[in-house]
Amino acid sequence: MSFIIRRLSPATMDVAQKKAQQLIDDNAVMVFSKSYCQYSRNTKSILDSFGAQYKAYELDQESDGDDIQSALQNMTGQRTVPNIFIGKKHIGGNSDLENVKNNGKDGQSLEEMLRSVNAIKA
Ligand SMILES: N[C@@H](CCC(=O)N[C@@H](CS)C(=O)NCC(=O)O)C(=O)O
Repeated sequence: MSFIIRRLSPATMDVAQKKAQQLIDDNAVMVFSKSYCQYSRNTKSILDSFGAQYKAYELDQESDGDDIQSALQNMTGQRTVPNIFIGKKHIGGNSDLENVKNNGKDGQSLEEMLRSVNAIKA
């Protein structure tokens, strides 16, 4: 297993985790994505269907994308994309977002969650 885990130096991991956390803190809805990934595309379509504003960071198109992916794995235990945060809370991947869309979470619908963080205006 270890051969597929890309090991970062502690300093690089620190920089990557700070950057990932900043993106999570600065954006009501944060999607770490890969542009070619069908699951990521589906997540963005769901958010678009609610008219929600979100920030997508396309890991395959950013020079630090691999580092950020490793940082996210460290922070959330999830390596796959999409890796979704709403209101700084980790939602999970596309299947988790689908689940929130279909069943809600903690008594809130997805639309209510998106409104509560001002990702849907008016
Ligand atoms: N069950 C996951 C599947 C996500 C998934 O398999 N994503 C692929 C890309 S399409 C992935 O992250 N592969 C590993 C990688 O790109 O490093 C979800 O619903 O989000």
